[in-house]
Amino acid sequence: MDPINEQLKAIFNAGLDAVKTDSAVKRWVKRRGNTLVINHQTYKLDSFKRIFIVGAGKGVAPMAGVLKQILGDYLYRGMVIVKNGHAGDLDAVEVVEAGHPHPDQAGFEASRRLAGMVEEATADDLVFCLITGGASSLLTLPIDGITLEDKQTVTHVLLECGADIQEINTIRKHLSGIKAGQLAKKAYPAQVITLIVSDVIGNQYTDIGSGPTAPDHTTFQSCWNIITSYGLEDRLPANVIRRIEAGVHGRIPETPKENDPVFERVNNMIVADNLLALQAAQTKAERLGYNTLILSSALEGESRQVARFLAAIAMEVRQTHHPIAPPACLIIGGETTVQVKGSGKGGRNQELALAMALSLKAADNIYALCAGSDGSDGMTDAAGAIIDNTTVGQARSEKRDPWMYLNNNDSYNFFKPMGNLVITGPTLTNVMDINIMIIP
Ligand SMILES: Nc1ncnc2c1ncn2[C@@H]1O[C@H](COP(=O)(O)OP(=O)(O)O)[C@@H](O)[C@H]1O
Ligand SMILES: O=C(O)[C@@H](CO)OP(=O)(O)O
Ligand SMILES: [Mg+2]
Repeated sequence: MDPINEQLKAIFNAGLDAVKTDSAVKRWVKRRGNTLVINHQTYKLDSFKRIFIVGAGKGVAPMAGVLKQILGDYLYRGMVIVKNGHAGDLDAVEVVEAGHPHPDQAGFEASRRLAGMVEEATADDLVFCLITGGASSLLTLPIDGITLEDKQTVTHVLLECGADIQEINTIRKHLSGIKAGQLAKKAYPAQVITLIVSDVIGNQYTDIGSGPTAPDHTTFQSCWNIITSYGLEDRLPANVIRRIEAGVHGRIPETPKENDPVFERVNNMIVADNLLALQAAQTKAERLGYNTLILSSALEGESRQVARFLAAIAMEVRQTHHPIAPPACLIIGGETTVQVKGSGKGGRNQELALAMALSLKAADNIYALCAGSDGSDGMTDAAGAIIDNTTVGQARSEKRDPWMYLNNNDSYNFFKPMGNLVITGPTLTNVMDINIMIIP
């Protein structure tokens, strides 16, 4: 493997190491004797009758493990829901595996039990809530009139239509009995401390995992606007359309908003995010001798359009040494989207890498790695892919047309035979995607 590809992977892994969810909890939750110090606030452990740990998301098992160690015998009970294959072995905190990105029966049953545990909490209790990306699918508690099948259809349609995560979650929040601050409602009036690993641009509590303990800024009207803007009126189940229309006409109560009393004793905080990963990646790149720039942690847009923009920046560095001179490393984080029209296999990062390879000129001597920090890009076992300015030429010499793969959303099968996939396995963290370009 080209040594620069090894450097790309080392820079990516340095970013991942900085956002390990267990280290995030260790950074934010300090125990001093029988007092916890969290985000400059102190909590006397003996002032609570019972302490619970609940949560959901791809990376919450390691968070629960660290919190359990910190709390020791003060922990009363716990239950977290993680994506299949993302569990840890924790006694005293039950770890249940469930479906992601598509909700399933296991998640439904676990969410019902988790909700029941939280409803037990009283004003004398403390509930820790651990949230990372993936929680929207894993915490699934359809609200009256909506079935699990309805939610499965909604998820499938929304994921494929090109809607971004805020739009997807706006609708999922309004079909749920636990999202959008409703877990806080179930816990009220207990003290709630929510530790969040952000995988959404803007780090808004309500966007991450559909904000189970955060006030919801979206409304039924926002849902209807999204449905019409993507032309989904005939693709979503009748139950869903009926509920949204009833909500728009005020016949159904809205989700809990800012100033709702249920949030009086809730303390939400972001303990790791994309920028933290990018900063660690930058340090690694600088140590490898590159002039390094972080261009953004808020990249969004359709993967193939974003790819052309990123390729253009890399080519500018190559040709005119702007915005930085080679040997250069550019680092960009965020979350692109893909409107899936083909029947192929892939993910937004693999699609971005393929589209970027097609935008590079053969003489450019530019390398790039595009990968998801959670280790799973789309419904594939790859986190992403690595490319350079020879990737397209190599495929064509093997009589494989890159455009055919791109137009069929089949980026995984384009890269697999070339050995260009980035395989990490579940990373147990999730701070969106990381793109690294090296211009030697
Ligand atoms: N064949 C494909 N090619 C490119 N992108 C795809 C393909 N299939 C699904 N996707 C994209 O992958 C997204 C889900 O990927 P995933 O990595 O599970 O998201 P997340 O990590 O944010 O939970 C979908 O929103 C969809 O846009
Ligand atoms: O659970 C969710 O709502 C989203 C965003 O946090 O995570 P993911 O995109 O990984 O499903
Ligand atoms: Mg992913």
